[in-house]
Amino acid sequence: MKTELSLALIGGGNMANALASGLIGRRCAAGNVHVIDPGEAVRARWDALGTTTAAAPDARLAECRVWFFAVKPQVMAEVVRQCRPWLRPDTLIISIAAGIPGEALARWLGADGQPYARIVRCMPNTPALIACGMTGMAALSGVDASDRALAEELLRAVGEVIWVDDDAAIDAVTAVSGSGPAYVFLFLEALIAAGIEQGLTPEQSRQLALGTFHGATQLAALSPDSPAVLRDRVTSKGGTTAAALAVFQDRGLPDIMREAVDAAARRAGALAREFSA
Ligand SMILES: NC(=O)C1=CN([C@@H]2O[C@H](COP(=O)(O)OP(=O)(O)OC[C@H]3O[C@@H](n4cnc5c(N)ncnc54)[C@H](OP(=O)(O)O)[C@@H]3O)[C@@H](O)[C@H]2O)C=CC1
Ligand SMILES: O=C(O)[C@@H]1CCC=N1
Repeated sequence: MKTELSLALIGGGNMANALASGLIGRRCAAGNVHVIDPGEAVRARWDALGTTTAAAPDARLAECRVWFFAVKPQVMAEVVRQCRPWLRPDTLIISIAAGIPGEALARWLGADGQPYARIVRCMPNTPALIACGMTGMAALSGVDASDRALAEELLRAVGEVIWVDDDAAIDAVTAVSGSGPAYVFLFLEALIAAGIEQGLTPEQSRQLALGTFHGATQLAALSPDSPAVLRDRVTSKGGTTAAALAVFQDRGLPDIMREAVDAAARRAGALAREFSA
């Protein structure tokens, strides 16, 4: 087990917690993880895991090879600037803040008009908490092959990873897979409620809906056929599925999905304009 990597988690909330659950004890010893978070109760939870903690950026950052920024977009500029004094030439920056472009981070961390480009911007999602995350990643120009491999290895500890060529594509990743678990949960809530209306108990409906999602997504992942072909195989002519799908089509489900994903991507752009000047 390679545990010598030193990692700073800047922001110790949900997503930092998800990442740490995959890394501590496997890739980093808890004592090599430094967590910066203003919340006393949050820090107490990390202290109990054996990490070091601080309420604000401090000199321990200089000992950390990787800085993982996991604060809200609204506070990123301020927090990045507070951390900057401890940046070393080989520090690898990984940011998961929605909307904040890599270029803005490079500017905030730069010196003498020279941007700092050893930055990977990525977008994980909450299933990372159970090591079933899906992360999209984009690297700035200062990221060499070994940094790229390191960033990928860290995010792979909590699930699957894909790379996109362009930092701007992370907004689309955010709209599909970053926010995506919430779409799935909404669909699940609605399916469970509909099952209860049909006379199932809440537990029966929950089990049926969850099992169906699990089975259908596994089938879609493992099958060589497209989701459209798989859908067709469920749909007997004149049968029950056709009756349900006609309602989804009439109510414009594909348009609803397109508009929802577009709204999320536009919100990412707006966050960039609001918080990365
Ligand atoms: N939740 C999700 O599904 C996903 C979120 N993201 C991104 O991850 C980032 C973090 O989200 P999430 O983990 O959900 O948020 P959380 O609110 O759970 O975690 C953020 C943590 O940062 C702390 N914090 C606030 N100010 C500072 C500061 N100055 N220095 C250090 N820490 C600070 C917060 O404390 P306090 O609460 O006291 O303010 C909080 O504990 C966001 O940028 C979000 O866009 C990315 C992918 C998925
Ligand atoms: O809602 C948000 O802004 C964050 C980013 C992706 C998921 N949660």
